[in-house]
Amino acid sequence: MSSTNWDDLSYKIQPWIKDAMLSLGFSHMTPVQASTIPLLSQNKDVVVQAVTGSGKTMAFVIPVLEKICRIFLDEPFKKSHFGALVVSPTRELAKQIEAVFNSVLEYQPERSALPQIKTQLLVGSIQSLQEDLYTFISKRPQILVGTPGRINEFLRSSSVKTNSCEILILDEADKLLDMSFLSSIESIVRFLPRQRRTGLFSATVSSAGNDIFKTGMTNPVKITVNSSSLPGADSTVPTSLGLCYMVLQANMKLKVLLQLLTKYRYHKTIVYFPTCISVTYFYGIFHHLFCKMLQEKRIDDEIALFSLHGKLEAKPRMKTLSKFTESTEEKSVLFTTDVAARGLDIPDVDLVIQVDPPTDPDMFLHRCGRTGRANKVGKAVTMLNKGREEDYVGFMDVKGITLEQMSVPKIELEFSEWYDSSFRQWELEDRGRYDHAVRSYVAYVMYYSKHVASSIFRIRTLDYKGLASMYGLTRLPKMPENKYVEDFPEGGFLDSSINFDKYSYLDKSKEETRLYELKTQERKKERRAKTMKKKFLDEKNTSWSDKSLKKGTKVERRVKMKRRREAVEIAIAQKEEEGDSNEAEDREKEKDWKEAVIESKRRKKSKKQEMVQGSFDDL
Ligand SMILES: Nc1ncnc2c1ncn2[C@@H]1O[C@H](COP(=O)(O)OP(=O)(O)OP(=O)(O)O)[C@@H](O)[C@H]1O
Repeated sequence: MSSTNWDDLSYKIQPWIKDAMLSLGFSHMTPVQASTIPLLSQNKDVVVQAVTGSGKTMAFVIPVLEKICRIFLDEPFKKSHFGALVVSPTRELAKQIEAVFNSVLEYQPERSALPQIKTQLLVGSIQSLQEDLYTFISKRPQILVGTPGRINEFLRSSSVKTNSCEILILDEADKLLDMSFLSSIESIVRFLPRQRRTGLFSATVSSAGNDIFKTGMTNPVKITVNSSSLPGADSTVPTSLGLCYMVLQANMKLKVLLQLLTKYRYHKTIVYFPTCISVTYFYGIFHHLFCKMLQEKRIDDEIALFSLHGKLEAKPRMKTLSKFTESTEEKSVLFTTDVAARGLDIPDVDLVIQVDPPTDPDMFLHRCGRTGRANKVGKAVTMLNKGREEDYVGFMDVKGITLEQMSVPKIELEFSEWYDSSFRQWELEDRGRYDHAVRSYVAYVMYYSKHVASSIFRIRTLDYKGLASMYGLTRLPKMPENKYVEDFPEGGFLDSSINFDKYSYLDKSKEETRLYELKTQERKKERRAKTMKKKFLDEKNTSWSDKSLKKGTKVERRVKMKRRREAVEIAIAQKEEEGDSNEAEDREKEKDWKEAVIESKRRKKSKKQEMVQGSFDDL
């Protein structure tokens, strides 16, 4: 970051804000602050795109504070009114932004002519809407920071007056303007007065395209701050951030990850996994492996491991993040998803590892940008599956992001075998872990199918067998995508090292259910086998006699009919002999005879049906 003195600003900021910056150790402005603060403070709408970790937060915090101070100079805020609204896509980021405001507000002189400026956090699941409204009325904050859902509910309340709001900030604006949040943002914008300033901030704001105008901005100034233009430097990547990739087979990924986390020097690492369920699954196994390695003295120091994902409740999520941020262990590792990709400013993160690239290419920069912030050195490693995924390097290059190839660390045979047996042993301790692995595997396949760059990440060419082995599966789960598996093994079995009949759950009630179901299935199998055997024997013994019986009755019937016909013919002949026969009578008689035969057949048939019906009722 280049250095512009706070006094060199064309717009003069409040002296106490300048003092606060100096006290926070920010002797100079970052480029994005130098270009944004004067414009946004002087009634310009701005769209700011600057590399990750370049100080965008302070670039809007200062103008917001400036605005509130100026309103205060005119007249105090009326009850139920506020002056600024800052929206962020995640609770963690909203909390972080509020903390940045408060870090500056700590320096607001108590005895100044202006009342104390206050902030309020508005995010779901921390406290109820009623509690938020109560806090708002009693605390009377001028700056509201929160997530779209809760802000929307909050602004709808009649206890909140929006007509004094002079500035709206959308941090991570491209995310807020995508499909998942757009309708909430449009609704928030409708609550606010038209005469206000709007600022959009992100490292990838250009992805929002024309949607930026849905925020009601008029004639915004676009500010783009790239990294320094050193030869070979990527404009969209901070110069202090090294981006690299390694190409490997899917079943090697976790071994390599373990090697990186245990053998390499780093202080804090963030590891990105594709789905929430894979975070919890791999957290389980890595926690076990780290402990085992420490016990067996394979590593010298404890590694603090944390897991964070979107399916966790809000409070534990916030707690985990603070614990990781504040962790003073020699090595700390956070396993997470894209929920911790945008905006989070965790000091001392020096390594980011992506076990898989994100489905959205924009997210790549946000994930990597959790390290190499504010001119600190950082490294981001992305693992790519051997084959088609290697094209991702060229794809990112077109987007102006250059990735350096890194050789895959050598895995010693002894370490590889230790890993395999430790993983299998851990997995076999509880069948619940295998179920977890199956769900994670299936979720991964779903995730893979959502890649934006679908020509690179092709569901048809995924290494299903390697992936299954990475997740510790010995059998491919039944799913439609199995049609893409080359040489699909009999029954999906990759190997027979797990005896599923004896594979038990640690959870007692689950195990009881499993045993009960196993017994029921066995009984069913036995019963089915018995029935089949009986049927076979019955058919063997009775079918011949049945057939001959049926044949017998048929012959009998034929004989009877023949006899009847003969009797009728004899009767006709007798009549003819008697001389009182005529042609019409003959025909009539022939008709009678035919009807008699049909009637007799019908009677027999209905009798037979009655018999069949009767036989069912008897069962
Ligand atoms: N003027 C400054 N001088 C030195 N450091 C600064 C200055 N302003 C901000 N910083 C520090 O830079 C780091 C990154 O700032 P910030 O979180 O605002 O980055 P960002 O541009 O919003 O990144 P992202 O795109 O990832 O959200 C923070 O630790 C912050 O304290």
